[in-house]
Amino acid sequence: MTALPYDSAALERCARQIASAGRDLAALGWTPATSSNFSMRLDDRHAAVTVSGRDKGRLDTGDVMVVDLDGRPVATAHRPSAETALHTQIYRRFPTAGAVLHTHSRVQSVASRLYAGEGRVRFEGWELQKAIAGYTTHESVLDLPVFPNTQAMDELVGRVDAWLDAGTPLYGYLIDGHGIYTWGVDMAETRRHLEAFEFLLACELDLRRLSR
Ligand SMILES: CSCCC(=O)C(=O)COP(=O)(O)O
Ligand SMILES: [Zn+2]
Repeated sequence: MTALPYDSAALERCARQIASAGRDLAALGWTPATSSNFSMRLDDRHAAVTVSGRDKGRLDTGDVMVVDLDGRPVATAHRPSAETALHTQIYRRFPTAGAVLHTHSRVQSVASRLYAGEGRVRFEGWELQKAIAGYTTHESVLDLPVFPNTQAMDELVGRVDAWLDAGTPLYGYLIDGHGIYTWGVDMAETRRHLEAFEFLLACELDLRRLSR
């Protein structure tokens, strides 16, 4: 029997955290109809990612598999998330990233449509901007870009690369008519970022509604 190229105990620990996040996010209604995908970094060369098409609110550890950082399955016949390339890109581009969460809440989906024309949602003056790592005051500008949706993952990867190559800060992004991606050093920070973006987007949508 050949040895696995990753630590199977680490995979088990990550899979438990991913399943737990999935239960909580599904309970909030942010992962409808098998949508959404989650991952955690295993080591310098591998990530644990959800198997494609699974109900993200009922994940078991067997619903999480290993890919290399080019998105290729490792030691499994399972098919990884259709959006794996967006996860592995984050691990390649951000060496400190330890987890990536992608969800499809109504707030995220509606906001992505509303702000697609502007190409970003700009948050200014909200205390909750401080929930994003590195933000210490509400007197800051936090941009969440909105990229066009496509089934071609390499196009999306290219847009994210272009944004990063321009030197613009990036803590998450929306995909038009689709959902949000965000990440952090570990699952706890990533969940905090996701909750913060959800709250900030909901506030911006409320303001739009109320100021008509
Ligand atoms: C039914 S949702 C369509 C695909 C999607 O956007 C998603 O987040 C889930 O895809 P996966 O392959 O990761 O299950
Ligand atoms: Zn999706």
